[in-house]
Amino acid sequence: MDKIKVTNIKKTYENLDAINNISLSVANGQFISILGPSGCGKSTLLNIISGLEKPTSGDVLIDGESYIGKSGRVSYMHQKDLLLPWKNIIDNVSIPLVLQGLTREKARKRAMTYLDDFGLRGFEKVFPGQLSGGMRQRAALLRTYLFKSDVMLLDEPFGSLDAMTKRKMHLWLMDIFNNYKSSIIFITHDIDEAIFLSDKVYLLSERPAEVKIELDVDLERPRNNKTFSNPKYIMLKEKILNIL
Ligand SMILES: Nc1ncnc2c1ncn2[C@@H]1O[C@H](COP(=O)(O)OP(=O)(O)OP(=O)(O)O)[C@@H](O)[C@H]1O
Repeated sequence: MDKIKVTNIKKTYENLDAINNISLSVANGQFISILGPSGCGKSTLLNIISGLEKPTSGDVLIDGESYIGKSGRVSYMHQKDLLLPWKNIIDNVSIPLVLQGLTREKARKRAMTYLDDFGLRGFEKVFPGQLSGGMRQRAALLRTYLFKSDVMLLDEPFGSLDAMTKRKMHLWLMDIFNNYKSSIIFITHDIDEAIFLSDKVYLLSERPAEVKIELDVDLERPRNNKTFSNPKYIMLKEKILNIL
């Protein structure tokens, strides 16, 4: 059975068609990317899958159960990181652990062990407004990760990061992915990022969004810098570029 199955999602705001008709599926432990132009309806789609917004029609099944309008099932990192401005970084990232029942002190301690990997060591007492955009994204990613749902929705998590940090985050994310076998839906504008990370890429049209093509990424894991020169990788990239 598919971990996530999205069928015939349509979303119309008062006088604007955001999503025309989208169906997609994510197998257990699969990493899929949704690649599409700016404003085509990608965030709306994730809001619907997360249960925060209701579609005009269509269904979202997770483990076979419908989650229309029901939030809380998945870990979701929004494009705008939504860190609480009045809490410092360590308290922001430990929120999911406190929600899971840990005391504030234990939650902080546990969260501290991830700070090196996320490039946040030394910034635990700092407030979100004092951090760079990239650091805020890393903190938001850590907080999402600590929700530890088996389904993660990531809305352009690396869009604001510099190329080197982005590369490190890709490798890190694949480690997490290999170790925890989460099922991930990842939104991006970046073709290389989509292919490099994913098992499957859905390319969306301009708004109202439709799936233009669904591509299986048959590249062995773990992936590394050599992946970029693999003929299969180059063919997939050309295929996407030709359809754009
Ligand atoms: N609550 C809303 N009411 C009316 N229109 C909305 C609402 N939310 C989104 N839209 C519109 O729906 C369209 C799709 O927005 P969405 O944020 O999903 O696009 P996106 O593909 O995520 O964009 P980007 O890549 O720039 O983040 C946009 O035209 C947006 O203005």
